[in-house]
Amino acid sequence: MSFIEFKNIEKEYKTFQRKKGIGSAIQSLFYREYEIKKAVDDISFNIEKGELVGYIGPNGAGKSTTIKILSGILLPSQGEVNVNGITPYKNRKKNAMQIGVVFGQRSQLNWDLPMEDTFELYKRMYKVSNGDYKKNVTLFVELLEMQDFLRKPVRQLSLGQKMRAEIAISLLHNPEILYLDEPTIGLDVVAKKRIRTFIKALNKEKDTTVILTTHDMADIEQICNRIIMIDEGKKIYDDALSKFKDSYCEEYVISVEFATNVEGVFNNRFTLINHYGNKKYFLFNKNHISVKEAIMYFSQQFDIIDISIQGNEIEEVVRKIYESSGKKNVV
Ligand SMILES: Nc1ncnc2c1ncn2[C@@H]1O[C@H](COP(=O)(O)OP(=O)(O)OP(=O)(O)O)[C@@H](O)[C@H]1O
Repeated sequence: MSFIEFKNIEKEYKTFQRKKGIGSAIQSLFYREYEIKKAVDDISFNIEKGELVGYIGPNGAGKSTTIKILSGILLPSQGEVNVNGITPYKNRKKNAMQIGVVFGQRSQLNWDLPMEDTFELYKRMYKVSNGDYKKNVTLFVELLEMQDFLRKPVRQLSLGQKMRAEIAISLLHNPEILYLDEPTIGLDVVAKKRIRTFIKALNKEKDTTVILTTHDMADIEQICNRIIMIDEGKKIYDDALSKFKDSYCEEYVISVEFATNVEGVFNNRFTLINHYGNKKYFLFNKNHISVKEAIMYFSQQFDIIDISIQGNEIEEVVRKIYESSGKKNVV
C-alpha cells in the first residue's frame, strides 16, 4: 500500500443556473436548472513517503479540488482516497493532525497577533508537546530567518515574511504531509529562494511528503522530484522530473563569445540560431552530442572568450505539452 493513494477519483460540482429577469426568479422557486461541472475526472496516482511532487495545471484544471479532497475538506463523487491509512473526508480531525496546508492566497494567521503568540496558540490547538514545540520553533525561526519579525503583528509583515510565517505555523505539529498551494506567488526572487531552500531542507530533515501546486516552473524545478500534470480534470503526465527533462528537454543552447568575428562552417550538429557581434548562439540535441563534447569542440577549435550552456526552459516544455495534450500524444 502506498503512503497516499488517489484511485479513480471524480469530483462533480453542481451549480445552480439562474436566468435573468423577475419571471425566471419566480420560476426558480419551483424549478431549478443545474449545471454539472466535472472538476476532477478519473484521476489516479500513488505517492510514497518523502516524495516532493509538483502538481501542476492551467487555471481551473482541478488542482485545488484535488488538494481539498486529499485534505478532507471535500468528499469525492467517485473513487477511493487514502492518506497514510486514513480516508480524509471520513476522519477529518485525525487527518488534520498528519497534514499541514498552506494556501498562498488565503491566510490562517490572526492579523493582530505577533508570530510569537500565534505559535503558542497553535501549540495548544494541536496539542504539541513542549519538547516538539521548542525544537520546531527554534528550527523554523532559524531556517526561515524569522528572528526579526517574531514580535510584530502579522498585519505589519511583508508578503514574504507572512508566507514564511504561514509555512512555519502549518508545520508546528510535525505533519507528515505538507500541501502547498502557490507558496511563492507574488514574492521577489530572494523570498522565493528562501522558501524553496526551506522546503528542500524540511524534506531532508523530516522526510516530509510535499505536494506543491504552482504556476511557477522554477518552484517545480528547484523543489520537486516528480511532476504530475493535469488539464480539464484529467491527468496528462506523471513521472520523475529527471525523466521529464530527459524526454522533453533534449535541446540545449550554447552561447559562444569568440575572440574574433568567426564566419563560416561549423560542425553540422550545431544549428546557428542567433548572433550579436562576436557572440553566437547554437542549438544542439543532447542525444546527439554531449555537453562536454560541445564545450570541447568550441574551446579546442576556436579562440573563445566565454562560453555558456542553457537547457530548454521547463516552462516552455510544459506549455508545449499542454498545447499538444488536445491531440492526446503526450502520455
Ligand atoms: N465550489 C465550486 N462550485 C462549482 N464549481 C467549482 C467550485 N470549485 C471549483 N469549481 C470549478 O471546478 C474547476 C476546477 O477548479 P479548481 O479550483 O480545482 O482548479 P485549479 O486547477 O485549482 O485552478 P486555479 O489554478 O485557477 O486555482 C473549475 O472549472 C472551477 O470553476
